[in-house]
Amino acid sequence: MARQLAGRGRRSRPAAAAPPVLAAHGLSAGYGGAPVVRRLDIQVRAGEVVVLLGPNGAGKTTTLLALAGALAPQAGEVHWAGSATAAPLHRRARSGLSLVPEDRSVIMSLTVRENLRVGRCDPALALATFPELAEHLDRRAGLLSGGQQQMVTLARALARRPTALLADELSLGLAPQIVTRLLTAVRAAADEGLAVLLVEQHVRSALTIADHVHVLRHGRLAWSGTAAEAEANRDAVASAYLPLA
Ligand SMILES: Nc1ncnc2c1ncn2[C@@H]1O[C@H](COP(=O)(O)OP(=O)(O)OP(=O)(O)O)[C@@H](O)[C@H]1O
Repeated sequence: MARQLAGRGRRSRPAAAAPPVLAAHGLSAGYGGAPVVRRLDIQVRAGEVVVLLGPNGAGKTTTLLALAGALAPQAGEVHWAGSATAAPLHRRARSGLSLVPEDRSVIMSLTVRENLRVGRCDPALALATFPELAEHLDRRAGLLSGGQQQMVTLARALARRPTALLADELSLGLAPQIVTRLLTAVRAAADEGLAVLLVEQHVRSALTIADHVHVLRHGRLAWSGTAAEAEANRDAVASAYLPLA
């Protein structure tokens, strides 16, 4: 799969000078006063896919939540659309930030069409991303496969035409073919100008769509570089996953 995706005419890279849409500067965040992640510097620009990798418990979700405004920073700053912000998630969402949390947020008892409408999403826009959902529009979401449910979740997030998409383990528990489908849709949206920050466990798949990669280990950035550098330094990236001594 890696070859398939990588071989599909890679996009032109965003200009390095473009200001980040979303950035963490010296960001520390955690729960109950104790930091889980410390002094992180992460930037996401329009048209760019930034992937956050790391072992279980490294603090990837915590980072995503702090960047989204769902968790207040303990130190440092988050910049959104060019300014430092302490706005909560719902306000950032109104100004173009879309968060796809780890648990698929479909309502199982509603149909796909109803799920899209609850998310204020025009079904036609969702079908433009995932035409394969057309035959399921009037089925209850609970009857769909996990991959189809994740398509509904992602279609709903993308159809709001966000400026930035923050997604937590889109591929969790899904078959490789579906993972490819979802990540291809994310890459296509980035190529249209979306700024993307992905937390991913599927390292190989994630690298095929990434521009930049950060590896978190024990709450700190253990490795950062371009996707090409990550491919060329697999040992350094992999060592961040080794158990702590
Ligand atoms: N709501 C919470 N309250 C207290 N501690 C939490 C909370 N959520 C997460 N933690 C702790 O913070 C640490 C980092 O968790 P986090 O979910 O950010 O890591 P992760 O890298 O996303 O891991 P995983 O890949 O397992 O989801 C863990 O030790 C976790 O137990």
